[in-house]
Amino acid sequence: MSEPAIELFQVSKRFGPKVAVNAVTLSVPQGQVYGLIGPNGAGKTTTFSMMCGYLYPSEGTLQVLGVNPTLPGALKGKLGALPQDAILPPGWEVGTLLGYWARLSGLAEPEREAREALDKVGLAEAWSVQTQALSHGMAKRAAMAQALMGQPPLVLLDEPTAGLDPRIAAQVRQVIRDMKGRQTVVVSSHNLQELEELCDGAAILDRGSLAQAGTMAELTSQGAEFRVQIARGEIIPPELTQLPGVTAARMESPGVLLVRFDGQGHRPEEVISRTVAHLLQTGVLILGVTRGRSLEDRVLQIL
Ligand SMILES: Nc1ncnc2c1ncn2[C@@H]1O[C@H](COP(=O)(O)OP(=O)(O)OP(=O)(O)O)[C@@H](O)[C@H]1O
Repeated sequence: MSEPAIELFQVSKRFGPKVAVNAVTLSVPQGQVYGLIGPNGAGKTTTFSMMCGYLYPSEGTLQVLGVNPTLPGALKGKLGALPQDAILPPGWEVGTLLGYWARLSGLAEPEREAREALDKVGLAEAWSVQTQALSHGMAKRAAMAQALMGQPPLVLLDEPTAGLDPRIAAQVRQVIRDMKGRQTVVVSSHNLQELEELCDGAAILDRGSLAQAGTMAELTSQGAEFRVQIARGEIIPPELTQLPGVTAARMESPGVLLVRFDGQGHRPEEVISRTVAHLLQTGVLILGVTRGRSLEDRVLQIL
């Protein structure tokens, strides 16, 4: 297996007496889209800032693309970052500013990079617009374009879709999806549905500490449980637990049957099909089947 793109080992960050990040250990595999989740003040932005090399950890070690990110120039040309509430300097035309930044990053064709990145975020028409004349959503996309230029191996995006209208947010999600496999992307967002859809794995932070980290399938228990929406009919849970692989079955709420299974020894599709077949045979009518639980349910359960 290749070396992780990012590794944190027992990383803490204190601001005076305030512990913003507390002994966090996590690893972001290369080529994945990885989510940072947590309520306000959980430590996401502080963790991001340490990954970018903007902040020194108070304790612990942090490796980004195999180097210490706080060393001068360590990640030059290898990291694209969209900080939270990125502010563009006033008095610049967008295209000129991006071209300038591309040159600073040492990119070979700054203007082409700037145009391509603006196009990706749906802002090609803003090339000659003054930065101070951009709306909040447009400024955010221009800042994101800066993070995309040169297709760096690592892209860190702090709340990339916050404040964007639904069509543009969908376009930004597509840009992130397109990077999967070729670049490593770390995304923080409060939109858990968005993260569930986009991310291969995620870390859930709570008051600075790591509450849970894992693949999206692990976090949503895709390989260990499913729910059946029941329209009509009598459910007899002890009959279901006789089926191969089923370890527990109960009505979670009226009309929702929760089935847990041994995902190590049995394939989900076989357990689900057997259960559904049994229910149909016993006259139960079914409205739908969903694997696992939503990321939102998981996060609400943890926090
Ligand atoms: N420069 C600082 N000085 C003092 N405290 C800070 C500083 N930066 C962050 N904190 C504190 O550290 C904690 C974590 O903040 P952080 O911005 O990392 O959280 P977050 O998860 O990004 O929150 P949000 O979702 O609101 O953006 C908060 O309690 C915050 O007040």
